[in-house]
Amino acid sequence: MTVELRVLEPGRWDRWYGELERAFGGAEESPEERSLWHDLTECERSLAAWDDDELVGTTGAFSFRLSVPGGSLVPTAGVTCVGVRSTHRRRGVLTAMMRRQLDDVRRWGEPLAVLTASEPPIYGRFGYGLATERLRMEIDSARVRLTAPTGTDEIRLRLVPPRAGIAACEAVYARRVAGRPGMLARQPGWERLPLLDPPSERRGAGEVGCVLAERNGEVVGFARFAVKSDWDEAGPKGSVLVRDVEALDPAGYAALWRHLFEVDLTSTVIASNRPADDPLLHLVSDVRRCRLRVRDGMFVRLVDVGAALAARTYAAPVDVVLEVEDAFCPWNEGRWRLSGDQKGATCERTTDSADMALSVRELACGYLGGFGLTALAGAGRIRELRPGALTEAATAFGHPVAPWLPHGF
Ligand SMILES: CC(=O)SCCNC(=O)CCNC(=O)[C@H](O)C(C)(C)COP(=O)(O)OP(=O)(O)OC[C@H]1O[C@@H](n2cnc3c(N)ncnc32)[C@H](O)[C@@H]1OP(=O)(O)O
Repeated sequence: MTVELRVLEPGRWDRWYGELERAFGGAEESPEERSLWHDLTECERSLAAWDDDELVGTTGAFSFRLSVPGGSLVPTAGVTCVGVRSTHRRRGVLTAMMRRQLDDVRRWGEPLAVLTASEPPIYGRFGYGLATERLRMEIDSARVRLTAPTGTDEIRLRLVPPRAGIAACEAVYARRVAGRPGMLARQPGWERLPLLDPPSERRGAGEVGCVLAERNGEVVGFARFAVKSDWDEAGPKGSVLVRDVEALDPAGYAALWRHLFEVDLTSTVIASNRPADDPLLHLVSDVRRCRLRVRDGMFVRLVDVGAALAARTYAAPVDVVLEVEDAFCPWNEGRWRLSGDQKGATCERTTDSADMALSVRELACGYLGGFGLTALAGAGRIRELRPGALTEAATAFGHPVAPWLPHGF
């Protein structure tokens, strides 16, 4: 079998996307979803794998800007649409696509690549490491009470059609991005993503609604959610399915959640993707009845170790030499001196002796500040070569806000 990789020709998008749908089990997406992904696909950054005249593999890379500790927005490839035809699996097609894609990303000058995985074991071999978590909550809203910070009662809530509220929501969202590593600055066209609500995907819930939180006429937060009705002999037991909640201050945040908890005829609030440090956990009266579950979120790949590590800031002064192993992208291999603090950092090649040895995957896990280097060392994945270097680096890599990706792509 000889498979050739070619850049996606725009006229072949339907076939390419159809192949991807087939790799994911064959269910065709709604016209609304298809049209969105069609318009967002950057064909010149997408690859098709051809076996003669059969299209057998797909992948793409969105041009994102990723928020990193310190608030910089770093050019990042958003790896997506990965699929290989069932007749061609386990013969290296994905490996060939990943090889070509990471070479391309490097050539484009983007220090990072990110993805969410259909299955976590797939991407470690290509140097991706798990960098964010997502928290799922299934809250017994009939019993759990919320405290209200000062000012909550001054917030006015206004229910609007999501389309009518989108500009205000996006303005709030844009102000949240730099403060939380892992969030993506919205690229043009992506404001359509939160409006996606095809009836075929609602699974019994109503259409998505939007509530704006306002103080003195200024929008300070928003929530989008749907309601799923359910009844039994004891009466109503519906659920509120939370899509997004973002706010610029604690009072706006609490007011939005209070609204979600008090939707008539419901007794459960389900939020399937919240940050690990969601302030909501400190507003509720009974955290156990929030039934928390943690899942893997976003995987990160340092395509250019020097540029990536220099792009973020560090919570404490750090000056360490890292011996980096990177079999898939050997240009990263070797010793790097990382020097930085809360203001900025440099990361340069060095011949000095190493303080710590680790692979590019461990750097990826710690990059956004979500996973501690000490835990990785405890798992034997980082070796400390100079006493004290691990604590110094682990403290510096930490970040006070948990990294989080609010949506898929
Ligand atoms: C970012 C995203 O889009 S995530 C979406 C990923 N796509 C899907 O899940 C759709 C369904 N699955 C598929 O299309 C394919 O099975 C893929 C893309 C996951 C793998 O494609 P393949 O061409 O079979 O992968 P390839 O042959 O290059 O395998 C490389 C290695 O990964 C391993 N691997 C591949 N898929 C998996 C998996 N699902 N779980 C664990 N290991 C895997 C292979 O065993 C192989 O290991 P080896 O190097 O030790 O031999």
